[in-house]
Amino acid sequence: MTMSVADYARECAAQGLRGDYSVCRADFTVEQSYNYTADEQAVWRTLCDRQTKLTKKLAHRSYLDGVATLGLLDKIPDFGVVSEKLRKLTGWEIVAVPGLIPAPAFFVHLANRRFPVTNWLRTKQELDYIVEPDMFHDFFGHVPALTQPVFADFMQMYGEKAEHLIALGGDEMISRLYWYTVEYGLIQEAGQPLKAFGAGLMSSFAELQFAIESKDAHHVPFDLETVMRTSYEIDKFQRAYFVLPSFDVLRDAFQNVAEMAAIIGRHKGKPPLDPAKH
Ligand SMILES: C[C@H](O)[C@H](O)[C@H]1CNc2nc(N)[nH]c(=O)c2N1
Ligand SMILES: N[C@@H](Cc1ccccc1)C(=O)O
Ligand SMILES: [Fe+2]
Repeated sequence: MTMSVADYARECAAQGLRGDYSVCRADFTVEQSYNYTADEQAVWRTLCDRQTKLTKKLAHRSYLDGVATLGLLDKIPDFGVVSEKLRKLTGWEIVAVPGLIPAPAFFVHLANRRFPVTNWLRTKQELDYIVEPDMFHDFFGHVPALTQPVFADFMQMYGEKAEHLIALGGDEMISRLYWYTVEYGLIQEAGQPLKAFGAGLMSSFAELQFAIESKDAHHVPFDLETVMRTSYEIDKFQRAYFVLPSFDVLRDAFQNVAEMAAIIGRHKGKPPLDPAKH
């Protein structure tokens, strides 16, 4: 691991991130500490109700199948209970973290079938969009698809390959690929309408509608090398959304790590491409 918890805590505080990193273990996990207020439970219910109406219409099947398997979302999840269910379905579990954690530590969790979920929730002033991942994003956005065996295996493989590619200097490029697919990817299968795939869209009332329905959303066909070279910002709507022709195209990219390693070799350290200019 490249960074100590103490150094990372200082960096996050300087950036105004909300998590309390003082209580982190070396792998950046904490206790969930299930003691949410009635107000927080009400925010959770509102978020789920509003967002479920949208995802039914705009989310890709892989996500909706996951929601059906995971079951009711009527109160803030107890991570222990959910982990027990996930372990039976796909061998995954969820672990609590204080918020964003460094990419290398994040990918080590994925490689071990542990998904990091933030232990605090956005406020009712942030129902539509929040600039850093909170529990609603991490849980509502990511966890449903982890009940689906194909996606569950893909996420573990992502973690494993990422460790290797980071060692080659690909930290930024492998994070961009994650960003523009797992977080903000769209899918349009042959003859089908455009659907949202990424978890950052599933958890945002405002950006999910923007990405799929707005004329101002910029849709770009998925291309591995272009994606790995394109910069992103976490605190605004994306300037470009990459459209996968199928989930298999993303999975297949990982079957050929030599190709990814070559892309890293060609572009590491170079200035990134601007998403607005694709
Ligand atoms: C892969 C990429 O760096 C990505 O932003 C990672 C980093 N750290 C994270 N940390 C948390 N808690 N949740 C996330 O989704 C991520 N994503
Ligand atoms: N913008 C997302 C949260 C998020 C922030 C940063 C990274 C990923 C997701 C939301 O509103 O739900
Ligand atoms: Fe995420």
